[in-house]
Amino acid sequence: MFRLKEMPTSASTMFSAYASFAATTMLIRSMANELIPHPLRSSLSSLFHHLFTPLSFNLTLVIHEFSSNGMSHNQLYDAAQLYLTTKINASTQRRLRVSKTPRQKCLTVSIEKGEEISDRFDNIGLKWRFVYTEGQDQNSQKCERRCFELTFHKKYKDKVLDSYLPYVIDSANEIRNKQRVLKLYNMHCPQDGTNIRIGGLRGGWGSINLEHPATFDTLAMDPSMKKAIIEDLDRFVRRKEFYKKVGKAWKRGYLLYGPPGTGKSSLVAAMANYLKFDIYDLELTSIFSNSELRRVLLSTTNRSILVIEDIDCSMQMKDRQSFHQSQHFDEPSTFFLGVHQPSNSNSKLTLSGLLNFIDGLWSSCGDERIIVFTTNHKDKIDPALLRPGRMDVHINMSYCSGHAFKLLASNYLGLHENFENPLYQEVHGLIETTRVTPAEVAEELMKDDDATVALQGLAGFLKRKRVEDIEMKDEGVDDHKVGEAKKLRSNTDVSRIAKGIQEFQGISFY
Ligand SMILES: Nc1ncnc2c1ncn2[C@@H]1O[C@H](COP(=O)(O)OP(=O)(O)OP(=O)(O)O)[C@@H](O)[C@H]1O
Ligand SMILES: [Mg+2]
Repeated sequence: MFRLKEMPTSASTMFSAYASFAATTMLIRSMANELIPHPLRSSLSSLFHHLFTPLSFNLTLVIHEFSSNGMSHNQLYDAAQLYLTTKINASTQRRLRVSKTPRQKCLTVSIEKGEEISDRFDNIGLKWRFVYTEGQDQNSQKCERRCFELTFHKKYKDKVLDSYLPYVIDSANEIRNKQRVLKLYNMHCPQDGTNIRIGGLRGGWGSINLEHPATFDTLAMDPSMKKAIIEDLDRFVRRKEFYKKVGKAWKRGYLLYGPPGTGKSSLVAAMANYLKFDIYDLELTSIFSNSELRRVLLSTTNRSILVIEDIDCSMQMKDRQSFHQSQHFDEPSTFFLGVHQPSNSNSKLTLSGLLNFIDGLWSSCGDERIIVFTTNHKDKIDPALLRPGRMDVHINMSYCSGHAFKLLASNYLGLHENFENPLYQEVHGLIETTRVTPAEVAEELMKDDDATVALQGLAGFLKRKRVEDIEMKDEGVDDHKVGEAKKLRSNTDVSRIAKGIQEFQGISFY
């Protein structure tokens, strides 16, 4: 018989006692796992946690991935997920999740389950924890449940709810905007798995990623004109309240005109890249009825640029006969632009009518819309469109100036704008007096990697162009306009240009 005081307290006895205790615990745990259903188990575990945790001054907000009906995404969860990627601190995190989809340009780094992230807002210390559990859905299928737990001192509850969480949402929106892949929508994009088609099959938009590299930095144009356009865009996007106050649709119209290859389409892309707006390229010739036009316009999104290129060509449509004769026509007596036409009249599409139509639609359901018309022949378009109040800004994209040449030479050949070189100076002088487009100059500069060879090629091209110009003059082509353009181009005062002859490079506000 053992007597207690004689009981040996050797290491082996302690070890065997511990082993039997551990075995019993494991047995109880696995029996509990077998016998107690998962939801009940997690409720019991949180009850124990609650009973045995000392009273805390902290409050924890739980932000689930889905709203309580389990159907729609919780906007706050998505925002937190994005926001927290900016708060990851590699030195304090133990595990991070890294991923990349084929369409993403960069790696996405996010936190792993159980990881915590600390944040500070107005001197409030906050702790985020990513919680990830496995459970069962209504059909007893295994499912993952994810949520964020946000813990902070109870006394800051109102501040967190009223200021911090809205700040998280705003920050996430900003990040999303920066990462946004812009889209180019048009009516001819193929409809496949990678493209989105909205607005129905007929008259629907297909989209591809907008990967046009043009930016205001790469655009060769008068610097003061460029500055004026950027300032106009900035003013437009920050004037939400102004448009509301005056009761106008929050939209701005630009008319870009000039010869082919002067950068009209590049300017539209630069505007889209600058504002992070999608582009909708609308071809009027593919629209066959009033209702189709309405549907197509209604399926464009806010923060977008609607472009109608070569309006002088689209306007050949204005002479088209009533479309009700077409079998596609779905409104036999109601034609374009919301104007009811008797079925025997000619239905004429005018751009100012189209603008009215768009104004009407966007006043009720459009925000931050830009509409751009481009044309090579301003003189051929409906004078009603040129009247003040129709298009807000008229921009003349004209022939290449000396300044534009310097920018192109810097972009294409890496030459500094103060490059001291007789050939460079010669080309600069030739450009100032020759009618050549930025597209033509760019093409010549691309012909050789060697700057001297490329400049020599461009000089030769410009000399040939000048001869052509002189020949055209001899044939009676009026050179007065070219001379005026060159004179005005050397004038950097945009307002003077604006007030001057609008046919030459410049910008006018209406
Ligand atoms: N102002 C410019 N700055 C920089 N590059 C330009 C400029 N204008 C034209 N280019 C170059 O020429 C190419 C054609 O220009 P773009 O398509 O923008 O001209 P466009 O005025 O729209 O011509 P079109 O009237 O034929 O539509 C561009 O891809 C670009 O490389
Ligand atoms: Mg173009």
